[in-house]
Amino acid sequence: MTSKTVGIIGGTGWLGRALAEALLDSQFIAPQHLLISNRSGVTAFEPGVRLLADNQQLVDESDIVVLSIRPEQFRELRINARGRQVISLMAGVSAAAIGLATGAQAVVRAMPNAAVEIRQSFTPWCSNVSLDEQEALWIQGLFECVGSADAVPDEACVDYLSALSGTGPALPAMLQLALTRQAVAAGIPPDIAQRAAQGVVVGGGHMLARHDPQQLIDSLLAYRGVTAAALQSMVDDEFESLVGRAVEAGAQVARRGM
Ligand SMILES: NC(=O)C1=CN([C@@H]2O[C@H](COP(=O)(O)OP(=O)(O)OC[C@H]3O[C@@H](n4cnc5c(N)ncnc54)[C@H](OP(=O)(O)O)[C@@H]3O)[C@@H](O)[C@H]2O)C=CC1
Ligand SMILES: O=C(O)[C@@H]1CCC=N1
Repeated sequence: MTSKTVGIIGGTGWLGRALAEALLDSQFIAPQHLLISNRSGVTAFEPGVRLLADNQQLVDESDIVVLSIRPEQFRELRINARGRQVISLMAGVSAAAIGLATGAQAVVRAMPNAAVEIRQSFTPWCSNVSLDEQEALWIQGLFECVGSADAVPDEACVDYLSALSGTGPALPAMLQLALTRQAVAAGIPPDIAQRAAQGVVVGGGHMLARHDPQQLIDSLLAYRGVTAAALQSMVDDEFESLVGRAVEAGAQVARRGM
């Protein structure tokens, strides 16, 4: 269990709350070492976790400050975090911009996704200053409370991955909806179309947790039948380029900010 005090600005939001709850449940941190702030005063954490209305007080009482607010909310945030380590979960806000606005020299940028909710996020992260082994293990351990994590070489990786893994369930959700709508358009009853498409995305996801995707595809292509025809159509329509362009469009926003 860490002896550091962690303050999460925005710790009652989607990401912030899930992270806070996971840190407590996995006993990464004790309640008395966790501080949360928001503007509304609404909270529902276990006894011992303090909710503060004053972000500067949170910073002053924390060793590590996690920024889990939206980029547009960050523009209004006024804190002096000089001497503190800041961990930002914000998409599209560079470590340099965070340093400039907060005075913090050591900034980690991390990009979890909405699967923090079920503790199955993948979280790439990088630091703008070199960390010793203990510090790096600490950051890695923090994010492993909500899934898996990897240190990545630089912020460019974080920006690209914001649009890949950061989008979490968005891309599979889009696939599920497309499969559902196309099935309905082909005359399949809507509730059955919905169940069929969900089975593909959710059941397929579970299988992919255990199998290599190329091996799965090769096994199904070997039938030279239905799946082969469907996949060939995707190849002919440049599915991979479509995916590449989609991720690139997101990554561009992550690079330039919003
Ligand atoms: N959700 C996602 O899937 C992902 C989100 N991100 C990034 O994570 C960040 C947070 O996103 P998310 O959790 O979804 O957002 P939410 O809107 O769910 O949470 C934002 C939280 O910040 C609080 N807040 C806003 N302004 C302030 C302030 N000035 N001081 C203190 N607290 C404040 C809000 O509470 P109140 O209104 O009470 O102040 C709320 O609890 C974003 O920057 C986003 O880019 C990254 C990857 C995935
Ligand atoms: O879409 C966004 O801007 C945030 C960051 C990545 C996922 N959600």
